[in-house]
Amino acid sequence: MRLFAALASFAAAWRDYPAEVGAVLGKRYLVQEWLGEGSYGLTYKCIDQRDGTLVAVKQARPSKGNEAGKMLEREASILQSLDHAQIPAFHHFFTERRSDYLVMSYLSGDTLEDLIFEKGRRYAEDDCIHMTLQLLDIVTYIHEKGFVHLDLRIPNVIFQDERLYIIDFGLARRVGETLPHQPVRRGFPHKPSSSRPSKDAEEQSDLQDIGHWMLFILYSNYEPDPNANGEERSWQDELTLSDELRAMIERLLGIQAPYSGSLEFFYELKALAHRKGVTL
Ligand SMILES: Nc1ncnc2c1ncn2[C@@H]1O[C@H](COP(=O)(O)OP(=O)(O)OP(=O)(O)O)[C@@H](O)[C@H]1O
Repeated sequence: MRLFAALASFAAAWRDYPAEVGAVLGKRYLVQEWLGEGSYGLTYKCIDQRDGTLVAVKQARPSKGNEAGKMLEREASILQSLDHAQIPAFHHFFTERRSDYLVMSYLSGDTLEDLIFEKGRRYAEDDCIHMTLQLLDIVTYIHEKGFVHLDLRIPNVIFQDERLYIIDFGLARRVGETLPHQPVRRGFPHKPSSSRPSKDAEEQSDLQDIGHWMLFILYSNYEPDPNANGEERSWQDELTLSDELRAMIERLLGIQAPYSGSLEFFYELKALAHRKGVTL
C-alpha cells in the first residue's frame, strides 16, 4: 500500500513538472519565470509575444484532471465579470496538450506575506486601517458584482508602488452558491474551516477573513512580553489597540454582532480613519 502511494505521488509530481524557462505556451506566451504552485494550479510569469506585455499564466494542475480544469474555467469566468484596476484583468483562456491555461495581467510587487515575513515590515494600527480601507475598496466592488472571494489572505494581496491588489480568485464564488467543501489551505496558517458560519458563499466569510487578515498585519508589530512565562493570551490581551478597532475586529470575527455586509464595515472604518486623522 505504501509503495502504491509512493508511486502515485511520484506520477503526480512527474505530470505536474512545471514548464521550463524559455518554453512557449499556447504558441504565444514565453515563460520567463515559474512563480509558484497552488493546490490546483501552476503559475508562470510570461511575455505575450504578440505585444510584449507581461502576463501571469496559470495552468490547471495536470494531475488533478477535470476538477482543476473546471476550477480554472470558473476563475476565468469570474475575472471576465470583474473590471477593476486592482484585480488582475482577464486576457485569454486556452487548452494545449490536454491542459487548461488562464492568462491574466501580471502584477509585479511583493505580497503582504513577503513584506511581513521576509522583509520584516511592521505595521501600526493606523497603517492597518489605511490598508484595510484599500482592501475594502476592492472587496465592496466584488460583493456589489455578486461575488465573494473566499480566500482573502496575506499571500493573495500584492503591493505595487504602495497600491494594493487582490489576486487568486481560484476559490471565488457567486454569492449564495453552495460550497462543495472548504479545502485545507497549504503553506500558510488559516482559520479552521469549522469556524466558517455557513456552507453557502456569503459576504460574512470574506468579512471574517478580513478580520484575520487585519490580525496578521497588527501582529507584525507585536513584541512578546519577556516576562510572560509562556502563558497563552488572547489577541485582545496581546495587541495594544484602540477600543474602536478592537470592537470592529470582534464584529468581523463574530465575537460581537456581525456587520450586515462589507459596505457597513467600510463606512464604519472610514469614519474611524477620519476621527484618527489617518490619511487615505
Ligand atoms: N496575476 C498575478 N500576478 C503576479 N503574480 C501572481 C498572479 N497570480 C498569481 N501570482 C503568483 O503566483 C504564485 C502562485 O499562485 P497561485 O494562485 O497559483 O497559487 P497559490 O496562491 O500559491 O495557492 P492557492 O491557489 O492554492 O491558494 C503566487 O506566488 C502568486 O503570488
